[in-house]
Amino acid sequence: NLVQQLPRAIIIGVRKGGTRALLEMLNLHPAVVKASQEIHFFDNDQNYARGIDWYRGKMPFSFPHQITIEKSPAYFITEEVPERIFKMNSSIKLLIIVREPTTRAVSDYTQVLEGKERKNKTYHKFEKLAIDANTCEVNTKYKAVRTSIYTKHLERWLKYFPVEQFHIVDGDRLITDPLPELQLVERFLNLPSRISQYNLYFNATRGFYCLRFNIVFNKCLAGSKGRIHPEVDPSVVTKLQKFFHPFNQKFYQITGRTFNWP
Ligand SMILES: Nc1ncnc2c1ncn2[C@@H]1O[C@H](COP(=O)(O)OS(=O)(=O)O)[C@@H](OP(=O)(O)O)[C@H]1O
Repeated sequence: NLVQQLPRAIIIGVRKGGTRALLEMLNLHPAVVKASQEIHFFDNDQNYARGIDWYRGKMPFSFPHQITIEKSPAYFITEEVPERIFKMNSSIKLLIIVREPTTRAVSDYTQVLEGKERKNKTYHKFEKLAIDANTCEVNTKYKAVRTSIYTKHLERWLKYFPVEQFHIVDGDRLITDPLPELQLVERFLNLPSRISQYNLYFNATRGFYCLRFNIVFNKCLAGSKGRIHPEVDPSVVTKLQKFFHPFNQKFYQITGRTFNWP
């Protein structure tokens, strides 16, 4: 009686928030199965046109009592996605993992930079992209900046889903102390608490927590997770932090979850 089930929860973002770590860690729970790949069903028009049965066909086999989770961080920032997910399941649970917005922007930049370097291409410095040369203000057209304005994106989602259907995960704490964050998600998903300290061990070489499923099987995330960020001009960091501040306040207010971001 193994079946392919549509997800009952989706990690909709945020890109570089720790979406992979969150999915893999939730998969430690015996009642959670994960779609291994990012499916990009709701953000990619071509995939969306293939229909819901195509989407279901991408899901892993599971027992009826288990819940399927997928993660595609592009969902959070893509215009059409909230309506499309609503049409599939208006009571679906939505997980958003966030990090301090400036750190997230630099992480996003670092990923793109690495892609350019792999192709032997040069790329602008972060400072050049993040600050408008004419006005010396934050460049709100730069995607890595826009993605970090969490409240703007969330407000689009709230046209379809009530705030209770979202759970915000602290991506910075998932790095340093994952268990409490995972326990909050278990509760949000109405799952019994099953993930324990045994399942998570700090790997000093890796500099991150890794996963222990059982006595024989353990794993760390891929090397592409946890890149070294370039150093950013402190005045640019401050400018960005000041820029994000009011948006962060709004985000805390809407979600009821406060972070001590600058
Ligand atoms: N346990 C563990 N191991 C490795 N990495 C971890 C872990 N927990 C969280 N993270 C952080 O996850 C960041 C990548 O986020 P995402 O998986 O959302 O990136 S992506 O959008 O899917 O590309 C990645 O960001 P960077 O450090 O900036 O590379 C990690 O810091």
